[in-house]
Amino acid sequence: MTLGVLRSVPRAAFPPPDGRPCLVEVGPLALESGAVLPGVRLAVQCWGRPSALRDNVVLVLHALTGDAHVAGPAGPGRPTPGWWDGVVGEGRAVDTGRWCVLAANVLGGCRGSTGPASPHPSGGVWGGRFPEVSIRDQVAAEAALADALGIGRFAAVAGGSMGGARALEWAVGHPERVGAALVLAVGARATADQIGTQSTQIEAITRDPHWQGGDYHGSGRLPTGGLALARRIAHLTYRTELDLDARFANRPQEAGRPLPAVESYLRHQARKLVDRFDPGSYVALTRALNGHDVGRDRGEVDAALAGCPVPVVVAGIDSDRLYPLRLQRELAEKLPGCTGLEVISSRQGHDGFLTETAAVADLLTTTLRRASG
Ligand SMILES: CC(=O)SCCNC(=O)CCNC(=O)[C@H](O)C(C)(C)COP(=O)(O)OP(=O)(O)OC[C@H]1O[C@@H](n2cnc3c(N)ncnc32)[C@H](O)[C@@H]1OP(=O)(O)O
Ligand SMILES: N[C@@H](CCO)C(=O)O
Repeated sequence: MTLGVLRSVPRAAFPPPDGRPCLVEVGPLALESGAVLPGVRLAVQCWGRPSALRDNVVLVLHALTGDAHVAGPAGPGRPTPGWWDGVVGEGRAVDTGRWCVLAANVLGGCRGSTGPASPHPSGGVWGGRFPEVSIRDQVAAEAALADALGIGRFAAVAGGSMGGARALEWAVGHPERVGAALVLAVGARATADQIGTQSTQIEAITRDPHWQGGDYHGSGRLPTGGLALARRIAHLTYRTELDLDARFANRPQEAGRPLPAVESYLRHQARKLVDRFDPGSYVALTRALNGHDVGRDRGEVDAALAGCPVPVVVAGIDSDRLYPLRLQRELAEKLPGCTGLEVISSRQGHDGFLTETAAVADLLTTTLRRASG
């Protein structure tokens, strides 16, 4: 994958307000595992202008294979839509005339931030040497980003799926730095079902003969077959049985040919990911998701949630089979700052946090209302 040139931002400056990507150095990071990751950089995008006190900044957190490109570009020549385009921008739920939206590619990612495909300090790339990073480490990197940009407290943090896991970690681990949080389509910890399917995805990649212990970069042999298989397995968990059957049933992709339409669809989704994503990042981020547990070292989940004073909007999707509503119900019941579970009604399952634009807009409006007092 080729990244566009990213401009570095000097410390305490702020990324440009029009979504242009830039890199921010956040320094060395001590990880939960005890390892130290030197020279961490995060690829950042921003929309809208920070106030003088930098107290109007909304941190938007992407999911597993997302990136910092939350909103579409302002001008011509930059046509790539953002993954929350419909909810972030002038006059939208997160109105960039009032709020300053900040997003960073996650630690361990492959869209500009430090991850397995990034240069290693002693040459080559990290590859298989990249240390294990946790959801909490990712939030620690984002907290270091806030420090570097002079943001004492975010007006709000918001995200779905893996972004929701980070929003929850932000609220529980850094409550003094969060005005309000939207925690969408996630739970307090990884479930056995999630770990089961996600570890199968990891193995699809690590058993690819081209994996080479994670040191395939530059070898000309990439574990793309494994990544494609992982995405196909994952994508099935992102949609619903009803949605897939209504769209594809048992029809062939072309009359008279054996390829089922649903298989063609999954191949297409897999191909798109292979074209834009590093297999090592996919493994690192999926491992982080498998280890998600907001209660770790905090006296278990109940105690961790009970101690969180932040106003939190908790929401789930009624057809989500990967992060079923019972997980958000638990969060809503145990977080003192939550006023009740919000339910998005959708046929699309987990991907509803990306596709149900009107419902997500309402949730963000509620979150920002709570952030304002
Ligand atoms: C926060 C983040 O994660 S951001 C990262 C973006 N998200 C992802 O990549 C997640 C994976 N992608 C998805 O889950 C979905 O595509 C979403 C959520 C982005 C959009 O969902 P929907 O609008 O329902 O799109 P859908 O799942 O139907 O996919 C449409 C694509 O499938 C293709 N398609 C549909 N049917 C078939 C078929 N029978 N054979 C081949 N391709 C097919 C369409 O042509 C379209 O292709 P395109 O995306 O290249 O234009
Ligand atoms: N479609 C989302 C689902 C994972 O939360 C992604 O790929 O990031």
